[in-house]
Amino acid sequence: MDKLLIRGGNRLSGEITVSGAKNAALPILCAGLLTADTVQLSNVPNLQDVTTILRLLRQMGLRAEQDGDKVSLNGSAIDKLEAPYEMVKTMRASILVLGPLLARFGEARVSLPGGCAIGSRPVDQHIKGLQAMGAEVTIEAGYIHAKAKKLKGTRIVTDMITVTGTENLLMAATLADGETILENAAREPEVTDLANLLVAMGAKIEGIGTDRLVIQGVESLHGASHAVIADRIETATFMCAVATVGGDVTLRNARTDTLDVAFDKLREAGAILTSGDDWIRVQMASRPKAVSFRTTEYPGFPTDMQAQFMAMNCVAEGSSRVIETIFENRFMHVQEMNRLGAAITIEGHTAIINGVDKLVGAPVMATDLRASASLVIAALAAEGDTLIDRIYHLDRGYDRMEVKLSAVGADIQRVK
Ligand SMILES: CC(=O)N[C@H]1[C@@H](OP(=O)(O)OP(=O)(O)OC[C@H]2O[C@@H](n3ccc(=O)[nH]c3=O)[C@H](O)[C@@H]2O)O[C@H](CO)[C@@H](O)[C@@H]1O
Ligand SMILES: C=C(OP(=O)(O)O)C(=O)O
Repeated sequence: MDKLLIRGGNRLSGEITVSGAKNAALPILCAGLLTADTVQLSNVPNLQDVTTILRLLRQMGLRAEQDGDKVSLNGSAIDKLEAPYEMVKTMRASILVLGPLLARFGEARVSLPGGCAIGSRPVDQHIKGLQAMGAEVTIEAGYIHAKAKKLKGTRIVTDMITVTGTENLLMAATLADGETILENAAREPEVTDLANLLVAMGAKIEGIGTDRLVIQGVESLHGASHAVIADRIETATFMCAVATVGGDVTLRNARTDTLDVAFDKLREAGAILTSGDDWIRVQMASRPKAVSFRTTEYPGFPTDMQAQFMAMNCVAEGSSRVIETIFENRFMHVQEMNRLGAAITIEGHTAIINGVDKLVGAPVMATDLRASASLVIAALAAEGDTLIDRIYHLDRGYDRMEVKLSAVGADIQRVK
């Protein structure tokens, strides 16, 4: 199993190119199931979850050709309407095949994703929405089996804001009979990116970027070309790393308009940020100041950035409070950060972080994707060596993170 060995203390300087967003690429690749034509994608990130979803889609009969960041999909020969447990268990986003398969082929059998390290993460809203559109859904032997000759448009109000729930129902609605209204829809930029691709494929969607999506179903969708939006979480991870250890780094291929809250918090921490259309320069000359925040849906502070900002708070001047409101168990990194010398206590959904003068390297264990990224940041700031185990979590969602960090001066290497 690969590990990362990091010797902390180096400032970061130079340029990093941001990859396409994992959380946009995954639903967008699944959208290839909605048409018999060819969908040409670019800026697809090179990471494990993309490999997994392509394997899943290929075993359904979708033809997928990958050349660097370009992926060409053709769904004219899909013959297996099933997502098996072996694949779903390694990547929850596999649930995103449910809506497209059901809408285009009238049937889908998808393993029920289990809970994961960060929470129980049910998919009841996906199922409830599809049932409201007329699908007959049974759950048996750990599988969701959904059938509907033709889905029917309706008004759906989800109990909470769900990102992949919105994406699944949005994709299903594009081929339904009549009008679907999705109220309480997620407004995350990755949902917008998916919606923009669907429109390019011939879908009729109004309210893109708002919490009310109105979809007029069409008979069929056609091929299109689309560049996946830049990864705002990866961008913020690198911004946070610079703010934590100091330096001067320019991020290329970034999307500044999706990062308001990260900009605000990093400026509050003392970073100097300048930006253009597709670049962000982060300069940090001093020790960061502690920043408090509460995770919430877009455009609020993303849960997927919580752990990385907590790493910065560990070595910041002052104390901070971090409240996690999206997932019930997303503080798994806290114990590991404390092993590096951080001073964090947890009270329910709140972490209280007292900034310390220094962290000291130690062996630590990655428990989930963003926890891994936060341990990388903490290790970059720590004195001495940190060995991070179980980095398969990191590889799931970051495109060659250690290569990008080495290029700006970090002492980081992958060890077998
Ligand atoms: C592949 C992808 O895009 N993953 C992102 C997506 O996950 P994902 O789409 O799984 O997260 P959701 O937005 O659905 O989850 C939000 C909350 O709603 C709950 N819920 C959700 C659906 C449902 O049917 N029932 C239910 O109770 C969840 O347990 C959670 O507490 O959004 C999360 C929240 O921004 C991010 O952390 C993930 O990185
Ligand atoms: C939680 C995440 O992803 P997933 O929903 O794929 O588990 C994430 O990207 O931080």
